[in-house]
Amino acid sequence: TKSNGGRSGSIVAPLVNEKEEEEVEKIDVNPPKGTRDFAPEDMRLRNWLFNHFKEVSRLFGYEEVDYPVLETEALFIRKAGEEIRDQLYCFEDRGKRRVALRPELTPSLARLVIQKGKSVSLPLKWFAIGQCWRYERMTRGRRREHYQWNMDIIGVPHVTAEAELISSIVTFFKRIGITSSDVGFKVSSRKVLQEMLRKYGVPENLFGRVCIIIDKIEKIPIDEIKKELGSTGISEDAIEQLLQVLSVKSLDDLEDVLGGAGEAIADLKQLFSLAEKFGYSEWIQFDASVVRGLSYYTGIVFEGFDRKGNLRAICGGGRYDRLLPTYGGDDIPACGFGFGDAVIVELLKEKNLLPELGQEVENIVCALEKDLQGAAATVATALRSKGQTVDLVLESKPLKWVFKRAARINARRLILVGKTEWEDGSVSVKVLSSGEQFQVKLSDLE
Ligand SMILES: CC(=O)Nc1cnc2ccccc2c1
Repeated sequence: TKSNGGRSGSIVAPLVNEKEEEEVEKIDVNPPKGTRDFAPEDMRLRNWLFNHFKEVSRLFGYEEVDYPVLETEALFIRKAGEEIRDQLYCFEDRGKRRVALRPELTPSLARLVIQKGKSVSLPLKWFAIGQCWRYERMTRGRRREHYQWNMDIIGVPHVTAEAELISSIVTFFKRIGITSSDVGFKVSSRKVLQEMLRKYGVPENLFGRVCIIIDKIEKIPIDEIKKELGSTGISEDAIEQLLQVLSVKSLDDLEDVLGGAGEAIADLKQLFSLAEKFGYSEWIQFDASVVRGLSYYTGIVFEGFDRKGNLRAICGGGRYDRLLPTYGGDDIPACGFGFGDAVIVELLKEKNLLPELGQEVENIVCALEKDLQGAAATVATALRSKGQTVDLVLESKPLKWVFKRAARINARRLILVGKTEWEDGSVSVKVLSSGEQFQVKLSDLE
């Protein structure tokens, strides 16, 4: 049996016997393409980031939820031409069911809210941090998984909900040292497009598709955009007007184009006024070209961007009032955002704001002789029962080795268990920063 040296396919464990033993080829120790391991140092940074996500969510009174990373494929099948659909990590399982690794969390949220039905009282304020997946040709060498922080408000139709969501992201940025000179939020409303499409008699069912095409406005040539819009049946003139309205620079200019009666203007004005009250006005700006790439948004949409313009969107979100009904659920309004774990780390690197996170163990406990190993275990257990973190040296090692390890794990104290001291129930303590050394009764050690 040849275990294949390649990355794909299963590593077949060869039959082990004398002769073949030495023929075992080394397995590929890298994780699958587009995925990452989190070794301790990486895991410390991830936990630091996620703890801020969780702290902010708690501060805003949100409850944590989670869903399976595996969902039925149908949950994500939307016919609006989204990139997330083209890259769905889907397959047929052994029960011949079409399933998919979730590319986002919002459809799962909608599913759970519908499942809970009348047993939950609105509004719901939920948050989740979950791994999301995409399968794209590795030609682009991009990652196939990332972790997303989501916060969602279900059951509130007013823009006060969107205003609070943006406030929670601003709170997060402030906690990690990002200011409004580093990042901002581009804010718009899809009702602008909706009102324009209605003005030109474009059928409502094209709304999602038109938004997805327009979301590509900075990614593909404008002629391509016009061609794709044309293929939906929208007239040349309507397309010109649409693109025109997406380039207005202010709410006042927008009002001139749309008139003051529409909901888009009213929502945006109210949002900017609420921003004042939440104290984050300098973080947000109206930008009519923001549509976001998910077809289910129906109202306010926003995205966090780095003002230097080097990075992709940091986060994004908006109102999705029609999502639950598309799954057969009640007509419940909702809004939320997704915040990925990749771009933010690039931004922190750029701003030199990455925290230095070393391992932190208070004590390293070591027996000075083999037959004191048990005593060392007793000392470690006594300290741990008092909430002290302890690295117990588990085999007899030269003191030089112990000091080296103490330094590597940033231990504050070295606790040595020696024969004479132990006979009267004492241990010797060495404070590694000062070098101070003293004997102490185990019962007095804290
Ligand atoms: C910068 C980055 O890692 N983006 C990323 C990585 N993996 C994903 C997986 C699913 C959906 C979106 C994804 C986005």
